[in-house]
Amino acid sequence: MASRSRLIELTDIIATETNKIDQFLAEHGLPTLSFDPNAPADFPVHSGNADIQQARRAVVIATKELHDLMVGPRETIRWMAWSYNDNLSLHAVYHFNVAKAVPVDGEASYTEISKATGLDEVNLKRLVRHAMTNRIFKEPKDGYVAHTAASRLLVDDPQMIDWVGLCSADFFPAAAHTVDAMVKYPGSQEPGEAGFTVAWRHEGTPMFLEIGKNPARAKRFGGAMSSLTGGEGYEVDYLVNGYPWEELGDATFVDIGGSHGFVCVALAKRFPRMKFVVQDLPKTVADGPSKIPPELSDRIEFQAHDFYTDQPVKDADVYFFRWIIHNQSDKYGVKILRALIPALKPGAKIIINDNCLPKPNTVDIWDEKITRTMDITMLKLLNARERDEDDYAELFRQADPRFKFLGAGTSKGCRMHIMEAVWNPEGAAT
Ligand SMILES: C[S@@+](CC[C@H](N)C(=O)[O-])C[C@H]1O[C@@H](n2cnc3c(N)ncnc32)[C@H](O)[C@@H]1O
Repeated sequence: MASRSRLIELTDIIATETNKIDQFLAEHGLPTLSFDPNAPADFPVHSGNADIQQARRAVVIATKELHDLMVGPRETIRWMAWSYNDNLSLHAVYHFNVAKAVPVDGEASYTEISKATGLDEVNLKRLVRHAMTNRIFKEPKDGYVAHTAASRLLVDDPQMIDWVGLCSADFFPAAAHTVDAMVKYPGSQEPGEAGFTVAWRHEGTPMFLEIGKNPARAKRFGGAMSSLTGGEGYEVDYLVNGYPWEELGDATFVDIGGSHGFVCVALAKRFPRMKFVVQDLPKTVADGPSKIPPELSDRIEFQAHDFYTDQPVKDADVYFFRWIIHNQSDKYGVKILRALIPALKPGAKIIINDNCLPKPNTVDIWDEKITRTMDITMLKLLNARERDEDDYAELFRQADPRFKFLGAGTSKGCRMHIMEAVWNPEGAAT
């Protein structure tokens, strides 16, 4: 008997797993999946439901493979090379605030939207009709625009609006200039020489400093980061539940670059014996205490500290970095780790909560694409990088052989990893 072709294997996976999901939604009275503006904007089954999430993942991956096979390599690469045009239409929708000119439960004509947005009708129509090919808006009758679930987010979700704005306006030019930057500054580890700085013509000044000069741009950056880090798989619960914090007892935990202390708040609620110091730049820590619930304020303290300089909190049990090390090239990652050394007692833990790149072909293409996209984003913005487990081991080794790297781990459903090292001065000497 002839073996089944890959195409049939894929359609079988899609049929079986889609059925499972459809049945689950029906049995639990959950809405079916739809692009309707009133449909849920997120997959309606909790990320902790491993069975259904696995089925969803299988369908996403199999449909993508089937799609790519059906389109074929030549047509795939032809149109992939033009995919930045998705960004162009999205940028226009964002910039001219088109979503807010369309009623959520009705429709608006191109003439009405043009008047409301100031974008001329001809270009409005071309750009919005392009966005529609990505299911952003629909045209229920000729000349009239209505919302889809995706375009509705550009009305209802301020952080998603910031995310779209940041990516399409600020980051898109950075991507377009990253090869120029690499040609001009080969192998650079300096954030002031990244694609972002070449695109926006402020070479020598890193992205964060430049964005910080403009309050509206900085606010948009903050909102966009909240959108990303509030997304599926980035919830702080994974950190709270993903490490045996209770075993640390009366530990002192230093959250370096901890922003307004939301990680410490989540941990403090669960682990009443722990004490916390949140360190960040002076402007950020000034606002910190106002964000802490009063019942936790005696256990969470704020301190202005530049993480490239010697760590002032001596003999803490945990020095913690979340979303910090991936913003650094190796040169600056090593500098940050070395700055801890004067404060470290034997056995002190250094915990990094960040992405950890998979080894090729060890995770599915959905996850792989997200982390690899993060990695090249770090390149284009800061000449920084995401790292795999070996890269983290090497970073600690380069910083000082007395750091003993213990490895990287994660929990099901989580997109981040916990990397751990201990300070082991005697171990290195023997
Ligand atoms: C990407 S955010 C991460 C914030 C937080 N750890 C989290 O998980 O969301 C980077 C943080 O590092 C802070 N930061 C940047 N440069 C710093 C420096 N030299 N010293 C201390 N904090 C710094 C920023 O103000 C910001 O709060």
